[in-house]
Amino acid sequence: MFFAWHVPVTQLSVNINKVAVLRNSRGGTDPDPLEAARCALAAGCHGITVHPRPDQRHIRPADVVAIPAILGQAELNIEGNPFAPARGSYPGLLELVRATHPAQVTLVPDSDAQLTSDHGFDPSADLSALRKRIGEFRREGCRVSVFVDAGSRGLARLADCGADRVEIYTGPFAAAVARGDVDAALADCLATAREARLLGLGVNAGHDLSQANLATLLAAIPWIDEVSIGHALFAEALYEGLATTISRYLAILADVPR
Ligand SMILES: CC(=O)[C@@H](O)[C@H](O)COP(=O)(O)O
Ligand SMILES: NCC(=O)COP(=O)(O)O
Repeated sequence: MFFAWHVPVTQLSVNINKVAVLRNSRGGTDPDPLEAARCALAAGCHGITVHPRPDQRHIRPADVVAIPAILGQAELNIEGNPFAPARGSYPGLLELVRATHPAQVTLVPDSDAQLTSDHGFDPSADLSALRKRIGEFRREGCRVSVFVDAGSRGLARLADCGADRVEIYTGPFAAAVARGDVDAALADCLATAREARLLGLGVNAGHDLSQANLATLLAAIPWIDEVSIGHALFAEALYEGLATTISRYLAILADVPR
């Protein structure tokens, strides 16, 4: 049974990694990811997402620790691999969480070799190590979301490990929309979202979401709690400005029939 009053408007968390990538490409201080976050928050987004990695080619620990001071009522979501060791000035995900107290941590099994995140945790695998990490983040007061592939089943095992939400990896869905044959990819997202809802897990979604595909996803899965969007959002903002781009995303979220 699905009650409308259980469904707040899907939250938009703006991933500012791409701003850091542009800054890092010249080694200076511009563009400033913190300024982009300020602008996104002023435009009404509900949260800021960052995905620091040990190789620090994206957002860096020094950027992340500055974010809580500008959040106001908005949430910080830190994504990362809970098993990636500290390296150089990267202190590891748990240390970053202890320094910043984000509302949410999203656990992603990516490695340095990946260009970007391209798969989720497998709920059918041995989850004993993940269970321990989830417990550590929950003890820090964070909501814990686990990144999973669309089509993943057996989510009860993640719930049993203490996960609060899953984040559905929407890269294949976005590619399917671009190809014009979305049915199978959307069915995969829907199957995972339905199972999560039945288990009482929250549902987040992210990767390659854009103004071109977000409404399609939300029309099929209106109970999505949060979408985190970065790459396409900043690409679109090059042409239409960041505040205008965010207002367009908020309009898409507000239009979802509930
Ligand atoms: C976890 C996830 O879905 C990724 O989309 C990620 O956060 C994007 O990060 P990059 O922009 O650094 O590739
Ligand atoms: N969790 C997904 C995210 O934060 C942003 O992904 P993308 O929009 O940069 O692909």
